[in-house]
This record gives sequence, C-alpha cells and structure tokens, in this order.
Amino acid sequence: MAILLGSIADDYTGASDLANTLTKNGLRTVQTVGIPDPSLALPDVDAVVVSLKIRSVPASDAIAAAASAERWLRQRGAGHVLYKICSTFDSTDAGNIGPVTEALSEAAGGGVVLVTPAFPETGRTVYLGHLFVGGQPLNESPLRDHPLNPMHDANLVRVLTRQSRNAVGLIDLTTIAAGPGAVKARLDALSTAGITAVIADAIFERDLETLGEVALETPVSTGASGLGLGLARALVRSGRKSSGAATTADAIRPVGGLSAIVAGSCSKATLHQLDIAERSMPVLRLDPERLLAGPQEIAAAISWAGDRISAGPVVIAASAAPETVSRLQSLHGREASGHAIETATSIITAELVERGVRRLVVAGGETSGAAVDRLAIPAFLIGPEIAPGVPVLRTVGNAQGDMLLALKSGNFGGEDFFTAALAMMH
Ligand SMILES: Nc1ncnc2c1ncn2[C@@H]1O[C@H](COP(=O)(O)OP(=O)(O)OP(=O)(O)O)[C@@H](O)[C@H]1O
Ligand SMILES: O=C(O)[C@@H](O)C(=O)CO
Repeated sequence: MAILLGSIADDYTGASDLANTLTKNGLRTVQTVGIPDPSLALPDVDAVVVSLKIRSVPASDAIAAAASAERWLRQRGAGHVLYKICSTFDSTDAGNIGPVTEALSEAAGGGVVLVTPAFPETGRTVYLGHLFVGGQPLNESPLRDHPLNPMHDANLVRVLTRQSRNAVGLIDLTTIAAGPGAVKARLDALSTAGITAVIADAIFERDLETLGEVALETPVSTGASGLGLGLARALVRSGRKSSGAATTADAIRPVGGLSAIVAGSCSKATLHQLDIAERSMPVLRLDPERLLAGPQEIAAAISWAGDRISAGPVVIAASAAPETVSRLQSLHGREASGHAIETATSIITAELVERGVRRLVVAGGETSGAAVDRLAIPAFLIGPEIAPGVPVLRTVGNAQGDMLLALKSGNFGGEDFFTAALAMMH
C-alpha cells in the first residue's frame, strides 16, 4: 500500500474529524490508533491518519511519538505529512504544537512549515494571525475555560512563538488571495529570514485550497481539517490521487448490540447536548469528587447502566460546568483530575462494551483517547458524517467484534447530536 497523504493527529477525535474531511474530499482514508501492528490488514487507501494522544503530554513524549509515526508514514510512501492539531489551537506555552512541528520539519530536512487551524465549516477562521471561534476571538470564546488547555491569547503568531525555538512568521490574507505563486514567494522570503513556521490566515475554503496546493510541495504542514481539505483537493486536482472513489457505505453495515454515550468533555456544546439528551434518554451525571475518591462511583455507574441499558441507550457523563471543574482542579490539580476522570470514564466504557454495547458515542478528545485505548481498537474505517467534523466510525480488527463509534470533539455537533449519532448506527 503506497499512500499519498499521511497525517499524525494529536488526539483521536481530531483524527476522525480529519479522516472525515479527507474522505468527503475524495481520498480513501483509514484512521489507525497509533502505529498499527504489522499483522493488521489495512484496506487500500489514499490517506492514513495515525491517531496519537499527544496534545497534553510532555513535549518530549509528543515529539518521540510523532517522529515514530512520521517514519512509519514515510516508509509507506507519504510525500507529505500533515500534523493535525485542534481547530482551536489547544495547547499550552510548553507545547506541543511548536515543538512537534519543529521536530517533524527537521526530520524531513528542514524548511518552512505552513501552520493554520482554520476550519471555516465549523466557524474557525484566522485573520492577521488571530483565531476566531464563530464570531469571537479565541480568548473570549468558551475555550478560555478549557479544563486542560485554557486559551487566553487569540494571536497565534505570539502563541506559537512562545512554544517554538525558532522565529514564527505570518502569511496574511492579502498574500493568500493573490494565489499560490504569491504565497510561495512569501514563504521563500520568510525562510531566507530564518523563519521555520508561519501562521497562515484563512477565512474561506478557497484560501485553504491555495494553502493546500502550496503545502503539498513541502514535506510537512500543521493544521486542522481545513488544511486537510486544501491538501485533499490539491491532490485530486493534480491528478495524483489514484482511481477509486471514497465511499462510506460499507462502514455502516449494522452491528446490532446495545448502545451508549459516554461524555468527559466539559465544552459548552457538550453540556448543552447533555441537557437535550436528558429529554429522551436516561442520563447519569457522575460525581467527580466521588470518582476521584475511589472505585465506588464507577461500580455505581455500571450498576445504574446495567439496570437500564437493555431498554435503550444510556448516557454517562463526567462533564461539568467551568466553576465545578475549577473547584475540583484547585483541590486535586488540573492534570491529576483530568487524568483520573479519563481513567474512570474509560473503565466505565470498557465495562459497557463487556456487557454488550456495540454502538458507542464518546464526547471529548482526551476522553475518547482513553476509551479507545482501553478497548484496544486498532483502526477505523470512515463512515458518513453525523455533523461537521464527526463521522460514524467502524472498527477494523477489533477483538470484541465489529463496533460503530462516534468520537465527538468537545465543541462539535448540534444540540441533538447524541440522538442524531445513534440514529445513524444500527
Ligand atoms: N467534572 C470534571 N471536572 C474536571 N475535569 C473533568 C470533569 N469532567 C471531565 N473532565 C476532564 O476534562 C477533560 C476534557 O477533555 P476532552 O478532551 O475529553 O474534552 P474536550 O476538550 O471538550 O474535547 P476536544 O479535545 O475534542 O475538544 C478530560 O481530561 C476529562 O477527564
Ligand atoms: O480540530 C478540531 O477542532 C477537532 O478535530 C479537535 O481536534 C478537537 O479535539
């Protein structure tokens, strides 16, 4: 299998978001969980998205994992590797967007890397280096209260500079509107000035098409699904994409079994989706203090689900409003609380699968990563889109048999996302 495009995603929901975009734009795509075991039979595809869980780990660990994935992708023919980050640039001053971008670029022989989290379909746009989420600058959006990576600065040139060893530049919208030639000339000038990463503006998909065309001529880029769209369309336009359409029908063949939703995302969107789900499904709100205190809360949740799940889908959520999250974090620390809750939700998820759940929705990137790791799912085929950025996924090579999943990024999906997702899984 020789692949045209490789990607390394810094979390699992982000990986499925990108895989969905690549599929919609004509690339046959598979999502692997880490570097797959050589014994895993992968389908013949144009693009592979390797999901890693490296958004909120120490930068040195993130670099090591990304470097191995990059080598694996290059060995399979990937001429270009996209480092898939969050469209809201989730990171801290310690990384990991800057350090991983620099490491991937160095491994590929250096040069300047285009960086943009723009994803217009979900309202993420970048203008003069500033990231907007819907109508709000990043630092005024709900991302200012993110449990793990609160975002307090919308100026991405500044944010990336704080994470990088080398200087960071900007390619503004005027240059991008002038077309690929103008962007290349500007990149060359910035590269001569010693800059190794540039934040690129993008408001419309046409801006991302221009950026995709330029990025494809370089070995590495860093961005969200918008840049994936640009790269996929550039590959198709250039005629480099092999024949064979990207179909999703095979991925949603019915799997039967029970269905459940597990949420660890504390985003405004997820909190509202949970309120709406409460009108049609039993919802258990976990007590975070009790979750951290010992295994009783987990056992109680499993028993609660066991009493109800044969009658229909159940929802189990650790999610809480920013004030509650802050209180817990001030008592136990940010990372320790996040990690302990992810562990708890992943144990609950595995127990639900043990009891027959085969259709599963998980809300939150870190939460999804912990759950998928505990289930030891090796890879996913990409099914149809439930909402922008969230496809139905079908497991490949799963020990428990075929399952359908949706891994929802915290901020994605309409208010009825949970019922909409389950309605597409049979
Ligand atoms: N009640 C709570 N108090 C503190 N932390 C919590 C609570 N509930 C969940 N968490 C933690 O908050 C973090 C949420 O991150 P996660 O990535 O799962 O969601 P998200 O950031 O909304 O999603 P995405 O990264 O896809 O945008 C996890 O580490 C989770 O364990
Ligand atoms: O890009 C996004 O916003 C999502 O795919 C994501 O990575 C959130 O975790």
